[in-house]
Amino acid sequence: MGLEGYIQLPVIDFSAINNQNPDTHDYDSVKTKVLEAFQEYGCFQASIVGISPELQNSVYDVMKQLFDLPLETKSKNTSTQMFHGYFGNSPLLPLYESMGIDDAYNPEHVENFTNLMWPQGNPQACKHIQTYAKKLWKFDAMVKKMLFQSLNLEKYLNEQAEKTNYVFKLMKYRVPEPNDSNLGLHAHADAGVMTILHQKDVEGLEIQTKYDEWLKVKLSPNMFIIMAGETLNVWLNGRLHVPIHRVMMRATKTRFSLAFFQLPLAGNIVKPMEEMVDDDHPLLFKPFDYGEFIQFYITGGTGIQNYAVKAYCGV
Ligand SMILES: O=C(O)CCC(=O)C(=O)O
Ligand SMILES: [Fe+2]
Repeated sequence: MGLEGYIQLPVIDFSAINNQNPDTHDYDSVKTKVLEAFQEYGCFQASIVGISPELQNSVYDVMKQLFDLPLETKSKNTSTQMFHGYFGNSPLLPLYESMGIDDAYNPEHVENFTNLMWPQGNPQACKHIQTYAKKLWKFDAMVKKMLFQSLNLEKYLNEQAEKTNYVFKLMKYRVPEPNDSNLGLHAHADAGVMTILHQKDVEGLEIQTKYDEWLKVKLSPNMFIIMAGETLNVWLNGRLHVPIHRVMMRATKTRFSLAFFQLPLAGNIVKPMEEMVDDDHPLLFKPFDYGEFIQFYITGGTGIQNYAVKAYCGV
């Protein structure tokens, strides 16, 4: 029995897996659980080997320092890609603020970011983010490999990695004032491939079930939420569930969270893999360019839809 108002997400234990030797019973059993969780819930929870409670604390301490920097400094976090740089003071999302580091698995990118935020240097902050992002990146690759193997799509692994990139987002939600709504982040499905999310001290993430009920995700400091995005579901021609989620600030404490997104690069065509289309699984999505989709999205095209990608390219 779950707690009232909370979603019971599948928890997958990766600790027994030896990534070097995928021919083991443990590996196969975890692989099956990953596929089932994505099909049924579109997400699951897991702890990540190498991300210790100490590392969690250090990274969240860095985040607190970061968001306390002057707006002028934070605004230096820019990106060529829409929504990847500093975002804040939006009348539509007044509680929300975020910063992003593109391809943060690359230690140099993290160093450039921390040098921009702390021109006098902050080697500790840099090291913590570098270590954390690298672990997330490796974990992301392992999960994707398992999913593709379970569907006999392993041959696409390299290709999909080349056509995508990552953004590591650090997020802050302030406590609503009496006249504010407590909506932290509007309901949406992640448009990209896959997201690894983490919330630490303050709850707020809520997931809509297939039966349209909004349920909270319980805080679990060492657990990450691994979520399918719409692009992954286009590749797999609708084989997965993609969860609609939002953030509600019901607490009286500032909330910090982290997300590691994998996204298609603009200029590449996203379309269902041919093995995923047959008589039993008719084509559900038309090919599209992710860059063009984002342009359409920000100009209001599908902005209000929960499933923005599906609204854009669904058959
Ligand atoms: O802050 C969170 O927990 C969720 C963030 C999220 O859903 C997103 O950035 O897409
Ligand atoms: Fe999201």
